[in-house]
Amino acid sequence: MQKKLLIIEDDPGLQSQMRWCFAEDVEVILAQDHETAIAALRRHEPQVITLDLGLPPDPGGSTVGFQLLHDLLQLAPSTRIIVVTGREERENAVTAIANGASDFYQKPLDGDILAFVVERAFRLYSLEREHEEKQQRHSASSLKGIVASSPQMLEICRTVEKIAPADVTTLILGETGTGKEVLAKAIHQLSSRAGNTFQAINCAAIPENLLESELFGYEKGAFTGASAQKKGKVEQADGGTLFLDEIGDMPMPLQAKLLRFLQERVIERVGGMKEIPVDVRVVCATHQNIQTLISEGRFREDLFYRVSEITLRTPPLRERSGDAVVIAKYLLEQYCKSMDKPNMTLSSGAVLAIQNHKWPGNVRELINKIKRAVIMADGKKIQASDLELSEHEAGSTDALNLRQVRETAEKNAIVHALELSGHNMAQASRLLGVTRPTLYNMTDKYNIHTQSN
Ligand SMILES: Nc1ncnc2c1ncn2[C@@H]1O[C@H](COP(=O)(O)OP(=O)(O)OP(=O)(O)O)[C@@H](O)[C@H]1O
Repeated sequence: MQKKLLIIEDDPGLQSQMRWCFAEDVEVILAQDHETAIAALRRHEPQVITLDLGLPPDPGGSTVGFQLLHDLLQLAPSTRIIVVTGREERENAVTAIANGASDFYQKPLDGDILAFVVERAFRLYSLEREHEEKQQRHSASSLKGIVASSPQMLEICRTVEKIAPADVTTLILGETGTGKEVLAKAIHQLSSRAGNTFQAINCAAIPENLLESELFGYEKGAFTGASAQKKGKVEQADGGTLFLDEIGDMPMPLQAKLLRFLQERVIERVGGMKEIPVDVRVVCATHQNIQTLISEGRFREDLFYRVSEITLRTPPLRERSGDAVVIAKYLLEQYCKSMDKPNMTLSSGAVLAIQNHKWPGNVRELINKIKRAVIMADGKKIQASDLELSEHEAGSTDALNLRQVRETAEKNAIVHALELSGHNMAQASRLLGVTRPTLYNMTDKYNIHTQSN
């Protein structure tokens, strides 16, 4: 990584003295006031900045310097900022550190010491990045079958780790393909039942008249064709975990039977007379809105409270920041191995397309696309077209229009800057690098609420 140092100093003499203090591998960029400093930060993204607090129009004071310190950190919080103060400004140095500066240096200039302080800042910067990367790698989910780096999913994984050892009935809600079944399996694997069986049944996939016997089993002669006794899924799961997928599709009469089982922990096979005790942990899932089903009279409220001792909500892939790309890379590695096509990577266009796509089919859709791409790609680099995605897909079908894309981006940036600055127009305009009148024009144009309108 090219080391970049931004020197913010309004005294031209000091500026030129400072620029020659550093080793050859450091690219030095100069700025002399608030505006040029923000512009240089945006353009060069330096890792380290030296900031003279006395800047125009207040070269004798420190107000502009402190404001700039604040704005720089808002824009680039991980940048290491060394505040340069006069000999008598010890208090300013302390305040600057309290406000986020990472170090300070007192004038008069001593080239060797300044070079040392700056070098140390570069070293700390890279150590911090290394640490962050490691953290990210470590924070990736440790649950089997779940790849995740988003805070939302990592939180769910932590909850799963907590609830797995307790025998609570769990309801997992979420769109199709978001990983509800993988989470149910993880709950089972982390529980004391892991050595026993995990049985899954999809209530939506089995015809209504067969579901009862599938779940609870039947005795010989219970109905035409019942030539021998058969255990149902509940009994098969004895000692282990029963996963009831799409529980929202369970017919009402069966819901009553399931409720009875959950309350009394005994079943009766179809055509059977005796009660059979069964020890299972039940995990349920549905992609449907249970509250709506309850209000429409299609799901029993008492059963809902029974099955939802703990409720987990798996967010759709489009709402999990960064997960789609992380999972895509993981899947790519898997399919490269299994299809014997080593070392394939995603092009930057493909990454962009994955980030921008809405993923209505969630992880299952992603799996299909990556599988296809590994088969279809001509070279080692997978392009957006191999995934049947468009790089330009910006989440909405009409976002190909450049003006619209620009306007949306402008609008988002303005709203963000206003939020960051607590709706202070002067500060927001500085963050955005525009004048205050321009910002007023833009908030009018986009109908953005400010404190004054
Ligand atoms: N975080 C993840 N990392 C890796 N693979 C995942 C992840 N989440 C889901 N998958 C995979 O995606 C596929 C769909 O997951 P799963 O069947 O658990 O979803 P679901 O929510 O139960 O779907 P449905 O509602 O359609 O039954 C599976 O092949 C699963 O292994």
